[in-house]
Amino acid sequence: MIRKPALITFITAGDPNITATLDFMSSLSKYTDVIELGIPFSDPMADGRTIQLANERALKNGTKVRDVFKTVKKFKDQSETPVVLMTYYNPVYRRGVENFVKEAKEVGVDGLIVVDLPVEEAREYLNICRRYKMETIFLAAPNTSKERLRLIDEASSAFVYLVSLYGTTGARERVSESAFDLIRRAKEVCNKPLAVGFGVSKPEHVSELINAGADGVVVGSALVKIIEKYGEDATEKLEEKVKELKIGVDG
Ligand SMILES: O=P(O)(O)OC[C@@H](O)[C@@H](O)c1c[nH]c2ccccc12
Repeated sequence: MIRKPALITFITAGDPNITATLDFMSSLSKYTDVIELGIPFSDPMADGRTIQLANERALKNGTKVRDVFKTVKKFKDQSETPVVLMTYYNPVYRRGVENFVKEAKEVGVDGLIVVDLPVEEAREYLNICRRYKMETIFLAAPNTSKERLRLIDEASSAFVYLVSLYGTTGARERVSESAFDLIRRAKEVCNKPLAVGFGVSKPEHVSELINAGADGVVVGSALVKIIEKYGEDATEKLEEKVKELKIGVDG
């Protein structure tokens, strides 16, 4: 799924409304290799303040899973850029795992990140994803053991998501030291491409991580902050920001 080195950009679907999301995806796709789209959720444990607020805005205006699927369909009718849905397990469970994966596939979703589904409990989910040819991405953290990294690598068909730090999502001033150590360890055991996220917000961060051996980087909160500030009118500012970040990727 990812051309290396890759820029992966995240926004929350329905923030500030679902029509704007489609516009934002189109502008992101000009400089982005993969779009990670978040399904709004009421209790986003892994998320910091910026994305928590985005979830609140999206839920407040009534964004539902069905709206997210519809938007992906519209986007994929006009673009080839891969789309990965990021969700907590609850919305998947409520719909039924098979239904969820099937519908996601039908609208053109390329891959799924189910944040709070540990690889050890993912057997049924993995079987279903394989059956529907849905790509899977699992997360590894700085304290993930090599044995577990191996399991995560095997279960991830698209890429492995390396969480750069101990903590939640959110733009930060610098890249955490733990990111570099994690890249080194993951490179020893993983065969799949490695994408690093959490706290990545500037072109310098992006190039540091790519130089350290990452195959891709994920930027979320830095973009969501732009949406927080400009609302529906964020399209141009988003485009400027991803263009800058892309320069960090390409060097
Ligand atoms: O926001 P950041 O710090 O740039 O991190 C990426 C992130 O937004 C995106 O990948 C993401 C948003 N919510 C998540 C929850 C878990 C894992 C990943 C995510």
